[in-house]
Amino acid sequence: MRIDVVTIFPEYLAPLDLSLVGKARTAGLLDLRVHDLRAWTTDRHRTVDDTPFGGGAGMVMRPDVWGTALDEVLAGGGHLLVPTPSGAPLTQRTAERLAGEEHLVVACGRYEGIDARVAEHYRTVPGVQVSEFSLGDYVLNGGEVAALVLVEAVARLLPGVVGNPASLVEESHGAAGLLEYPVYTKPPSWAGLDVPEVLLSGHHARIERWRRDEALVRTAARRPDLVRALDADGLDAHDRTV
Ligand SMILES: COC(=O)COc1cccc(COC(=O)c2cn[nH]c2)c1
Repeated sequence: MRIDVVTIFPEYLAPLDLSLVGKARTAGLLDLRVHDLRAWTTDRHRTVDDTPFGGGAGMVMRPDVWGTALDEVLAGGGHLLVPTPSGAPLTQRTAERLAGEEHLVVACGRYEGIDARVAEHYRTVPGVQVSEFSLGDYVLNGGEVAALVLVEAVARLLPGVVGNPASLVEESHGAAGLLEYPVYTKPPSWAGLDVPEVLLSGHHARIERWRRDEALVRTAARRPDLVRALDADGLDAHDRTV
């Protein structure tokens, strides 16, 4: 998989040289390229923004500079991803879908945003898909943090990136659509708190049931919206008694 990130703050993406994503790049599992948008400016001041039509505070990022950059980066087609407070929520399902694609391009907005014609234009370009996505209902100063989140959420799903693929199965927002159960390790007693007995029993069926029940209780308490989203056969008869 190839991921391009276009930003006026390329150094913001430096953490992607570390840890899992860094290893994936070294192992050739992920071809990640970070570009400085100003490389495509033509004026002496390397200008990427201008005042908004219709007035209002702040500046808007110019369509011509973004167009020159994205024409080059998207030359072979790809999925243009634009982080924005007004985008569709980024979910684990979305990350799983994106992990199966060949080429992602993340366009990091700053100021008041990117001229709306950029996304509009690339929706008409054959071989290019455009998705505006949100991390949540809050506003950041730019798309770089969202780019870091997206790259990590997708890269960790690529085959060979995470040491033990089994650890990807039982996760919050996993296939079952529930939050993850609580986890414990040694010592068995700490700060006057004991690990739940069932986990020391070695009785795997009971442990599995306890974990499922805990996941259901947590999800119902913290994310009732997820419980409602579970389809009818997402909950068995026992589940409904928890
Ligand atoms: C068409 O899209 C754009 O113009 C994007 O422009 C901007 C402008 C400012 C900040 C951001 C970053 O995204 C968020 O703040 C964000 C994403 N998720 N939750 C908050 C993006």
